[in-house]
Amino acid sequence: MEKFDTIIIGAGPAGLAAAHNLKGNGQKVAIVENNLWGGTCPNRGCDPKKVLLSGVEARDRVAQLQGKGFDDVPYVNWKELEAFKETFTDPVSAGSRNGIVKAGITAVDGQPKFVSANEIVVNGQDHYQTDKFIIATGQRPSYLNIPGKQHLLSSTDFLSLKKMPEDITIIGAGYIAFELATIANATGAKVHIIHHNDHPLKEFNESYALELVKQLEAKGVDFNFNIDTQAIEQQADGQYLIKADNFELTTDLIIGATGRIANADFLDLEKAGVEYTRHGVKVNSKLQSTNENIYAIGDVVATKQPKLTPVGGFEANYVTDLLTGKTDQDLELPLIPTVVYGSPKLAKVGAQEGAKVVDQEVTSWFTYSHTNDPKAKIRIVLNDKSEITGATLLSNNADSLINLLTMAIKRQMTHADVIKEIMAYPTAASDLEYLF
Ligand SMILES: Cc1cc2nc3c(=O)[nH]c(=O)nc-3n(C[C@H](O)[C@H](O)[C@H](O)COP(=O)(O)OP(=O)(O)OC[C@H]3O[C@@H](n4cnc5c(N)ncnc54)[C@H](O)[C@@H]3O)c2cc1C
Ligand SMILES: NC(=O)c1ccc[n+]([C@@H]2O[C@H](COP(=O)([O-])OP(=O)(O)OC[C@H]3O[C@@H](n4cnc5c(N)ncnc54)[C@H](O)[C@@H]3O)[C@@H](O)[C@H]2O)c1
Repeated sequence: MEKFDTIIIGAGPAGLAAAHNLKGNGQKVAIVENNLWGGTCPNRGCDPKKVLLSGVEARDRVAQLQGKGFDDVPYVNWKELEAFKETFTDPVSAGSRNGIVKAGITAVDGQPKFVSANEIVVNGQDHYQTDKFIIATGQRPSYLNIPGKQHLLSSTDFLSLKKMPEDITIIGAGYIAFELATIANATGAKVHIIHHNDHPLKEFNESYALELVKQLEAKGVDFNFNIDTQAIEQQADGQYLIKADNFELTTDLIIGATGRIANADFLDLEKAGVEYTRHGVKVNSKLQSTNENIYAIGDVVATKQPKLTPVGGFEANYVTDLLTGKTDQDLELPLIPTVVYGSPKLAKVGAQEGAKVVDQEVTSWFTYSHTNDPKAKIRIVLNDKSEITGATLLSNNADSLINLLTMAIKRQMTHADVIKEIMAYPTAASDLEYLF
């Protein structure tokens, strides 16, 4: 039976980063994957979504300039856009696996199960031993447990739709719901969002989240709040009937976007003394599970940190440093900026309240008015020393500006420090001096 220094389970961004790092530090490493190598982000998450959104952004940009140099709103050819997306996704799995093999890491395909705290069996036949394990198996969509749940499709299905239906309903109002609604709306589909309460995007400042709702409503998205979906029925014509108290909606296709569940089951983790829930593997401040030789990183970790690709990568680097003796400190995550890729985009970082809050609509500023953007808002939080400690942005360029503000917060910059800098003009960054 082959023995390794570390075995990693799950070859997504977190697991792959850990494997390459540990190999680079001279370890004998194996990594096991039971599906597509590369994981969620490049195969069925961030990257394919961003390619589809690039089409939306191009269309929106022109749509905003109707009568200002452009006459027609371009039609999004879904089939071609999907084919373009596939040029990115198709090579991912083989490319990621080849990268692993080329690096001299053992690539194992199949379903692993723990036999003991230092041994797994893959596909019930091949046994592998190690001193340390890293669990990096991510999450999968969780479906509402209601009659007719078999009719629910997931974000993965949406990103590979061969044909965009005329009428599509998304249940949930988190990141995935807003992003998929934005894409479907731009293709001309009628989009409905059904949400069980009236707090969409609950991690964000409420007025900014509701402003994004308003902007999408203006583009034709139909929001239905305080609707607790109770059943889905397929009708004779193939359409679906969504039922709730005093509510019915007929639609062509339904996407469930009500959250994700950790891939911690199916591993027989009990045999290794590793505790987990549907939120993930329980870890301490060093990402050790209830078995100190078994670590967990990325989306599968049961902590409150946002489940994002750069977070998984950061944790992979941290655990590598722990396992190679470069640190013995607890994990300290840096500031984590997040973006909802809607139209416009909603972004946030850091503190949401503080000694002073500057909250300003900036739609009429040159940066936003020269592209005729429908709405742009900036909310900056400052502490009692006037240092920037947090921000929420709603605009078409919120994804770029949030990274700049993240750097400013990290460097404890005050407003005075920001205006001392020379920024390229005219840009969203050069505008910052007008804010205070
Ligand atoms: C639609 C969508 C859009 C997203 N957009 C963004 C975005 O814009 N920005 C961002 O930062 N994040 C985004 N995310 C989140 C991002 O994809 C995840 O945070 C990231 O992929 C997590 O990396 P990971 O390695 O922890 O897990 P994953 O990428 O999920 O990888 C886990 C791997 O483990 C494998 N696996 C699972 N179970 C087993 C098992 N039993 N045995 C062996 N292997 C197993 C899986 O097949 C997978 O390959 C998005 C997610 C989705 C679903
Ligand atoms: N741009 C990004 O960075 C990005 C994009 C997509 C996904 N992600 C990651 O993936 C994670 C999962 O995304 P998600 O959108 O599935 O989860 P989420 O937790 O962001 O949203 C789930 C939503 O479903 C709602 N919900 C729960 N039960 C419901 C019910 N019975 N009826 C109606 N609504 C219900 C919740 O209130 C919530 O609004 C995110 O939290 C994020 O970490 C990130």
